[in-house]
Amino acid sequence: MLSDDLLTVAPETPAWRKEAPVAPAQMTSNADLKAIQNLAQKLQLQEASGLVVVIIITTIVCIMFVCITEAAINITQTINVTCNNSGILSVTGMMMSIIIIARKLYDYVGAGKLQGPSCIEAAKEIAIDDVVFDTTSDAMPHLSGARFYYGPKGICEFSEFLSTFRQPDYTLAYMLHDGRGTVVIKESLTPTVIATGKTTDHPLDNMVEYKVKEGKVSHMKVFWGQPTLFALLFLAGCHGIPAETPIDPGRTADWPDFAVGRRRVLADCMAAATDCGKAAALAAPSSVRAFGDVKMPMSNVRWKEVQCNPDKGFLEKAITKEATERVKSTPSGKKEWDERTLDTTVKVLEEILNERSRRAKNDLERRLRSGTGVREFRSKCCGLPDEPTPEAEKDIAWRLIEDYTRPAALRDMAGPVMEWASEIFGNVKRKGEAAGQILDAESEIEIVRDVVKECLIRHILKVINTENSEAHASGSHDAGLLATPQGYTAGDLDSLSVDCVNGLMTKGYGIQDNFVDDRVVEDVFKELEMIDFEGRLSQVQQQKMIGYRTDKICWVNFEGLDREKQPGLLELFKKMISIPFELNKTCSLYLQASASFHLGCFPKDAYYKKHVDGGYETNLNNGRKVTALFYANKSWSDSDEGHLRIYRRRPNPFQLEKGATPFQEDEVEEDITPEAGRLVLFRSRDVPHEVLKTKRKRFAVTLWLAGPPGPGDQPEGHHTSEMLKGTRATYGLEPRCVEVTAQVTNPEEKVLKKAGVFGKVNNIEEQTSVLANAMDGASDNGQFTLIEEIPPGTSDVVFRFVAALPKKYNNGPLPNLEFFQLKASWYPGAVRWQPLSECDLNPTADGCEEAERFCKNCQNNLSADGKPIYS
Ligand SMILES: O=C(O)CCC(=O)C(=O)O
Ligand SMILES: [Fe+2]
Repeated sequence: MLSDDLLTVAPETPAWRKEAPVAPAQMTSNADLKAIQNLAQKLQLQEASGLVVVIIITTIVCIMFVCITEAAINITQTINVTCNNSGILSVTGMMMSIIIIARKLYDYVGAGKLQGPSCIEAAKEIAIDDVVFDTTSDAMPHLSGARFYYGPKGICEFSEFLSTFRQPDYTLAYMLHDGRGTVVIKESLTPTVIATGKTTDHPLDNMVEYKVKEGKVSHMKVFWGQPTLFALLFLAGCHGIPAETPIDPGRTADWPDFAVGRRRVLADCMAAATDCGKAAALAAPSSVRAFGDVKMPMSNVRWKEVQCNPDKGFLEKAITKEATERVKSTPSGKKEWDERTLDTTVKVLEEILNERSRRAKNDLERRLRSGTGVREFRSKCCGLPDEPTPEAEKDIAWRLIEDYTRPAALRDMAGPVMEWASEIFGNVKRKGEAAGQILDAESEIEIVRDVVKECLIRHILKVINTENSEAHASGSHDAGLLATPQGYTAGDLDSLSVDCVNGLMTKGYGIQDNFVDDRVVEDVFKELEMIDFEGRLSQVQQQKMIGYRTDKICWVNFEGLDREKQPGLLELFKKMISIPFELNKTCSLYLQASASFHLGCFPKDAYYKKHVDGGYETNLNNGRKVTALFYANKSWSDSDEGHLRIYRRRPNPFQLEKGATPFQEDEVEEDITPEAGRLVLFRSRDVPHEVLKTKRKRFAVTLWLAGPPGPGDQPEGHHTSEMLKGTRATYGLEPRCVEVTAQVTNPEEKVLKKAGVFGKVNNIEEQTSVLANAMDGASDNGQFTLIEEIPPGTSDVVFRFVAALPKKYNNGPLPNLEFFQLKASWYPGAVRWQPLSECDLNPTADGCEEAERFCKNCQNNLSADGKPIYS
């Protein structure tokens, strides 16, 4: 049985749903029950609680280990969720509520609750106060009911509009969600307009998209099936449309606005899904990131080295080589996890995350935050001790963690995590045995738990980071961790002066005085003094820094501040937090949001020798792109010294590549006094700087802004797609061009152009990724190249990418490459890499393919003799 939570059906169950789907769900190594029992018996376990699950988990890991070593299964392949009941069920828990919320609206309409004087109250129960219902359609401009409806009152008005036509055969064909708070509904009805008595002789299908927020409906958009026909039922007789206008039953322009990208496929596919594999893929939150995406796993991957083509932008110095061809086939022979094992595994994973006051979960949070630069883990440094996250501060990282540690998500992860754990555990055991150590049962369990914990944390981080980078790659605005200016309301986006921003973009640094009010400067100064007085600042202990810097520092994040005692820092932080948003807005610098501040205190005679805050080479690249420094040193004069000495901006790899002269010796550009209220921005990687010995104690508040490479990073003429061609990503490495042929299935009816390629490619010898050229620059799991065209159906596609190898390969043969989780992902327009054409954005616009099909004269749908025109 499929779950009704996921698919809510109308009275008449569609035929496809009647068929019980068959196919395995989570696939993994062959778990042999007897071996589990034997091992369970062998293991002596302590506490009662969690005992059974620990035995089972240990057993699963051990057995998977045996299986992996014996059967040499390629464990690096992801588990394929084909689909069966459990494949679908596994996501229902997580998303059930969204469906239920949208469903409630229908229940209310059905029960007549949205009529009469109590309508508004009822509407408030199901929708947020700012709800918008959009029933507009370009195809029916004259129909007054097709408009925007605002707020609960609007819902009642919409309900009134609904009562102007009868729809006795109304059928809710299905509901499905995208795993991100959007629900799509397909409905079917044969409307009869009461006023005109007109009806259609066949049912009309509409698609309705709902967005859910705060447990209520926040937005609704109707995509009308045959809108012109629908409008005619009302309008025959008005607007110059003859009363006897024949209703053309043959017209089939279904949901014209809905026909963009994935939405339509999603809907069609669901309705027609006779193979439930499709349904599971659609339902799984991890595989459906957003409407608009078409994800196509690749198989039968073959590759060969090809000559890099300088004309295409590939590096000229790349090596010409005879092609070598190898074929990799997908592994097979994995068996299904049974439901109970999966349940148990999920319980264990939950237990591991929560044991000892959520240590693993806290660890995960810390690593997520420090890895992304969003915020340091709730710092104890200069503020309050750790405490539960208050409601108001449940930020994106917090939400991600909650989402990815829910049972339903853990269920999706159970397979890969356990497989990975089993491999690691196998290695540990093998090493131990080679060294003559035999593990007793207790230690074995301890180790397994630790390994599973580590694998789980890493897996979650990987999933989150991949999703985040994919979001970057697709130009999506919900990238979350990027400081996306759209919709940013937490601060002003015009705090930076033109001079300061210009300086940053040209000379590599900019200065702005009076960044905050004098009152704030005064407070910040006092608060920093207090932090120092309380002994919260400490010298940097790193060995390599001895004699290099003598300042004292501490880190504090926004939440770490004491709101009562540190109002100045609070205000300053708020303003500085907006800087990446503003720079992204004005200069597209692709900076991430950060609220992790560095407080630096230079006591008398302290200094910090010349350095850069980041770099381009792998070992220097800490992701930092811009340094934002604020000084609060009252009445500073030149004679106090302690200047920030800025050296001339060094040419970066792109400028060098364009022929810039490499820097010989750094020249001093400017000595900046650390005056109260002064903000200095500079390019962390390009601008060497130092703090000259100070004669007076001086404070600085620093925010480092990290981020993936972006267009604003680079001098004129470069844009992100340049990375595809290996110029930037292979800096310091040897670029080699690889041509790949793989099989993909494009489920759409049209050719998909410029699909992104995602996945991981390893050099087997080095065990390292060769994809330094991940487009997001942040991971080796990002989009790394484009496929020009994927025709509908199953076909071989060919694409090229630049592998970045250590220089030691020096023209030698290409090492063996291993491809993991390769998939093509088409998203509308592949926005960042290829501009959207007008027709991509609006397929029904004049001159576009859809418009041709839709109607010949969109202006008024009438021919010269007043008859409606249909294509
Ligand atoms: O305090 C300053 O002016 C700059 C300090 C600095 O360069 C650093 O912390 O990296
Ligand atoms: Fe610095």
